[in-house]
Amino acid sequence: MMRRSFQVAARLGHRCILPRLDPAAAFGSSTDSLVSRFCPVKTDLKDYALPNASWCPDMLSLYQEFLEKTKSDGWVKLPSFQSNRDHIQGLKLPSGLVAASDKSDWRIFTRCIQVEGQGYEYVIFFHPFKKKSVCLFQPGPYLEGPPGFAHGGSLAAMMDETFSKTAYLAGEGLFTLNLNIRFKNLIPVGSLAVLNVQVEKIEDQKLYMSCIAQSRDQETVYAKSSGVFLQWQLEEESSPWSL
Ligand SMILES: CCCCCCCCCCCCCCCC(=O)SCCNC(=O)CCNC(=O)[C@H](O)C(C)(C)COP(=O)(O)OP(=O)(O)OC[C@H]1O[C@@H](n2cnc3c(N)ncnc32)[C@H](O)[C@@H]1OP(=O)(O)O
Repeated sequence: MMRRSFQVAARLGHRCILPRLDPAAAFGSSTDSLVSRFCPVKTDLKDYALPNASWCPDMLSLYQEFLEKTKSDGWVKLPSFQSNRDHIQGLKLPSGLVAASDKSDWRIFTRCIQVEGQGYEYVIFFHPFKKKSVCLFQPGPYLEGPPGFAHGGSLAAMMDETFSKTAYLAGEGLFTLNLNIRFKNLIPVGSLAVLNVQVEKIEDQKLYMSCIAQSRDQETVYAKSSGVFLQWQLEEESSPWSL
C-alpha cells in the first residue's frame, strides 16, 4: 500500500517521503487512549451535539437514556465540533495529503447548517469495548429530498460521518474507501432516525463496518449500509516528515 500512497503524494504534486506504516506499531493507539485524547471532558470548543429547542421529544428522551448509559454501561458521548480541524488539534493529515486553500470558515459537512433544527441535528454515542456507535439523527427541512422527507444524500452523509468517528476511535480508520447504501423507507423530516453502527472486522489496515438506520421502535428500517475505512495515522503538526 505504501507504494501507492507515495503515488498519491506524487499525484498531489508533493515530493515527500510518506512515513512508513508499520502495521504492527502504526496502529498501536488503543481505543481507550484515542477516546481519552479525542473526547475531552472539558473543552472551550462549542459542542453541537447537545439538546436544543429543535429536538423532537423522541430525540430528547433517547438522548437522556444514552446519557445515563455513559455513567454505567461504558458508552461515551462524542463531542461534535464545527470542524475536524478542531477535533484533531495538534495533528494533521499524513504528509503529501495537503490541500492548499485560502478559505477559513471550515466546517464538517454535517455541521454546515448551524441554524438550530434546520439541517443536521445529531449526537453520536460510542462504545469503546464493543466498537459500536449509535447516532441519533433528526433531519431538518433544509435536508429535504422528496417533499416532507429527508434527501438520500443527507442520510448517506450522516452514515459516513458516524462511520468516520467510529472508525477513527476504533482503529484510526481515516478515509472512506467504500460506502454502499440500500434505501428501504423514507425518513420524515423532523423525525428521529437511529443509526446503529458496528465494526465488523479490522483487516489489512482497513475497517469494515455496517449500519442500520431505523425508527426508535425499530418497526421501520430506513436504510442499511456498509463502509470500508483505510487505517492511516494522523501526524503531529511538527512531524519531521513535513518538508
Ligand atoms: C469525537 C471523536 C473524534 C476523533 C477524531 C476524528 C478524526 C477525523 C479525521 C479527519 C478525516 C475525516 C474524514 C472523514 C471520512 C471522509 O469523508 S474521507 C473522504 C472520502 N474518501 C476519499 O476521498 C478517499 C479517496 N481515496 C484516496 O485518496 C486514496 O484511496 C487513499 C485513501 C489516499 C489511499 O490511497 P493509496 O495509498 O494509493 O492506497 P491504495 O493502495 O489505493 O488503497 C489502500 C488499500 O485500500 C484498498 N482499497 C482502495 N480502495 C478500496 C475500496 N474502494 N474498497 C476496499 N478497499 C480499497 C486497496 O486495495 C489497498 O489495500 P491493499 O491492496 O494494500 O490490501
